[in-house]
Amino acid sequence: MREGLLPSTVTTVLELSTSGDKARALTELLGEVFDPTETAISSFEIEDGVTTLSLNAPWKVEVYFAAHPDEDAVRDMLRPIVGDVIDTTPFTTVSQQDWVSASLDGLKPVRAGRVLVHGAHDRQAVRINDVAIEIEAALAFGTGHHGTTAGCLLALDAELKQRRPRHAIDVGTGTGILALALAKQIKRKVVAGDIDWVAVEVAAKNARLNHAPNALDLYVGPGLRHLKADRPRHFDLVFANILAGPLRRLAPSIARVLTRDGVVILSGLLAMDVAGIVSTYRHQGLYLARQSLREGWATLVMKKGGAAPRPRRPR
Ligand SMILES: C[S@@+](CC[C@H](N)C(=O)[O-])C[C@H]1O[C@@H](n2cnc3c(N)ncnc32)[C@H](O)[C@@H]1O
Repeated sequence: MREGLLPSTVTTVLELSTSGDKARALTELLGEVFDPTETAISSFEIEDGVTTLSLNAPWKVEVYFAAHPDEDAVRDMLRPIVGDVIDTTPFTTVSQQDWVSASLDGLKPVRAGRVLVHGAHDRQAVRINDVAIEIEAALAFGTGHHGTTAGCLLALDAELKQRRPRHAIDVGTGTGILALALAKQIKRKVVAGDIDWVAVEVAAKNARLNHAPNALDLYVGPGLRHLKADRPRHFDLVFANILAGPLRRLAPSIARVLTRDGVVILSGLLAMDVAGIVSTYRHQGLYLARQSLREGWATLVMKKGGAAPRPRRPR
């Protein structure tokens, strides 16, 4: 499985092969410093092969730079985690075009509950009752193939069997895939934002492609910088498929915007991050309702409103 935070203006790449625990530590660090507006790091990607959950399996971490970075500064930042190997790891360059074609090649339709995500070349795969989402991934993340996106779509499917949210927000929307899947099913506008303006443009394009040009209320900015007079202030459903670091930082603001019985679908975290994230959100008054694991990536469904309801005892 390979997909990541696909680069928007890639020129330079640093590729590291490392162990699972170091990859996790790198994810944390890169998540902390990742901000295309403030650092040269435009995106990063973690490839865990056929994901074994073994911490010793070789994992690949690729870091992309919007402009050629200060190599020494980057090495100094990563050396405490990966060690001296960083000094012999070369910075290489790739062309943006290569990445676009590589990312679109051979993508098969993905089914997740009622949703079928497909590319333009697979329109014939759509069945009559499918909630079909056509995605042009281009330079944003979210084709449905990654374990995090698929996990969120399946969690949404289960959630929609229980109730229909009225107001929803998708933080880190990428291609807009989750927001579109939801908007199509509840037939209401979904607020959706991304720190990366390229992703927001891709999401807008995908909304038009899906004959739903007004389905997404898009914003560019980190986290929940969505506030606008005509937008809802509270949401009964929040998606946040980002990474463990930002998810932790966003916990207070996500809890604040959730309605009394609101639900948040969190992903972008590795299995070993689950306990920490659950505890962070529990401190904000949310309980863990469900969780799933796909290809090493966890998806959590957390709800506001006190403790999880106890299972009924048989009489
Ligand atoms: C893993 S992708 C998820 C895309 C899509 N929602 C999906 O489920 O496939 C994470 C997205 O979050 C964006 N992002 C990263 N940090 C963010 C932050 N602090 N606030 C908003 N968006 C962020 C990235 O640019 C990227 O598009």
